[in-house]
Amino acid sequence: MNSQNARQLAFLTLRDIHKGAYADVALDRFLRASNLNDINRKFATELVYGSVRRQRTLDAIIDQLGKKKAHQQPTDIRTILHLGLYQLRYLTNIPVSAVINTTVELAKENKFAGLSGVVNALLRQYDRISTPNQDPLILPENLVERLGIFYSFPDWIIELWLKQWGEAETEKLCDWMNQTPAIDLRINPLKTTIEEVETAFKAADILVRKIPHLPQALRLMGSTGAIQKLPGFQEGFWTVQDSSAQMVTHLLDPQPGEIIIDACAAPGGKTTHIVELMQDVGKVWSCDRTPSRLKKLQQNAQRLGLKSIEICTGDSRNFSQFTNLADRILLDVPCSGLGTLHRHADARWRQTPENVKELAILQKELLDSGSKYVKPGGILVYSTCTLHPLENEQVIKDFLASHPNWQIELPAANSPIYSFVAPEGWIKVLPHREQMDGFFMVRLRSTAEGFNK
Ligand SMILES: C[S@@+](CC[C@H](N)C(=O)[O-])C[C@H]1O[C@@H](n2cnc3c(N)ncnc32)[C@H](O)[C@@H]1O
Repeated sequence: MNSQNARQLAFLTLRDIHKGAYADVALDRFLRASNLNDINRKFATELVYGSVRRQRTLDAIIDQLGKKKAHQQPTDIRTILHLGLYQLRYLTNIPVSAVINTTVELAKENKFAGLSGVVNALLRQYDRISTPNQDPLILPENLVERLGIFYSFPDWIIELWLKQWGEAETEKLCDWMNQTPAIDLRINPLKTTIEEVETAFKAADILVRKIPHLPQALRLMGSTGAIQKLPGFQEGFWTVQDSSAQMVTHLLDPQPGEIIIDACAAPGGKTTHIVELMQDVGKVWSCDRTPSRLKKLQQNAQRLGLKSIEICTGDSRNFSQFTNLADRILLDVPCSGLGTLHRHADARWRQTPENVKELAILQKELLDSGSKYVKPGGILVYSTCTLHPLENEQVIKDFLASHPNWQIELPAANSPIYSFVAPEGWIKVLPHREQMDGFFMVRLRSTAEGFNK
């Protein structure tokens, strides 16, 4: 198997993605069926995720240089051009002649011999007009379009971010979302210590580093191969979870012996963290409406050796049996995921402003019903992995306006995450500032005894 097989695999995967398949699902399917070696698997992954992420930029180049605009090209030729242009523009380690020859070859192998001349001409022209000081891509004057084309994002996301943070920060955020994501681990303190895990990784020649403020977090530095083969995985010594997701459970601050509801729990990243912090003493009701994802939660809990979890399948808006039951509830609600676009190459093209509005309605309903499941005086944490104010600040403001017995509560001053709290009392993690996934989280406490009844 050589790198041309990796390009062919990338082409077939992209073809499925353009027919509607999820990028990670399609890639996983093709990689499983292939016998590519590790280097070529990595190369195919880079080609697929890179071409999907950079789609708008690559189309703009085709629009600029092609006789036909990108959307007028035959779909497969457009995909092949994406692959070639992606390598020319973003990968520095492949000679130009190799990129052009292999891309032309790809067109011929896939029965487009007649159009291989078009591929050849467009790639050569791109190379001809590229100089170290001059980007061949001509950008429009309009700021939103300019950033959208240069960083390859839809205009509505650029507009949303410009409004919140201005031009310089939006550029940094876009740039961050185009990088390959880091992998963080959360050490299971019921089975091991962070030092023991560090030592095991060092012995396996894998570089890790601690994350400031987060007592259980280690970041893998560089690529590592299959996660399941890393030291300590099978033993349940750690779980993969981004640092910002770890912050959510520290904000909830569950205590041993308590009753906790995790209302949107699957696949269990936060449920398992809650149980670890409770030293596996007490009860966590892990609810979710997607049975297949709850199965993963059970597998994770089993691997980590955790016992205090009770599964509850269904719509968390309808669990009247939970009224006034919990000491604390976590609502890690479904969201548009704009804080984790670097992890899901196609998500920026799937989400829409209309979808965000629908999600905000569901989020408000989940928050409203979830608040009824907490004992008077109890705690609620609301969190999302998005950076959309309609799903974050606005949901909380509306909730507080209509629920006068709830108010924002800061974490304790000695909490690991205290320094992240914004003046408004919530935490909004900006990836390019904190080097973590984008997240929003806030802790609320009910004040009036009996008000929930
Ligand atoms: C952000 S994910 C939760 C991630 C999880 N907390 C973790 O840390 O692994 C949101 C979850 O909400 C679930 N969900 C969506 N609508 C729901 C509803 N009405 N009731 C219960 N669960 C719901 C989805 O199935 C999805 O698993």
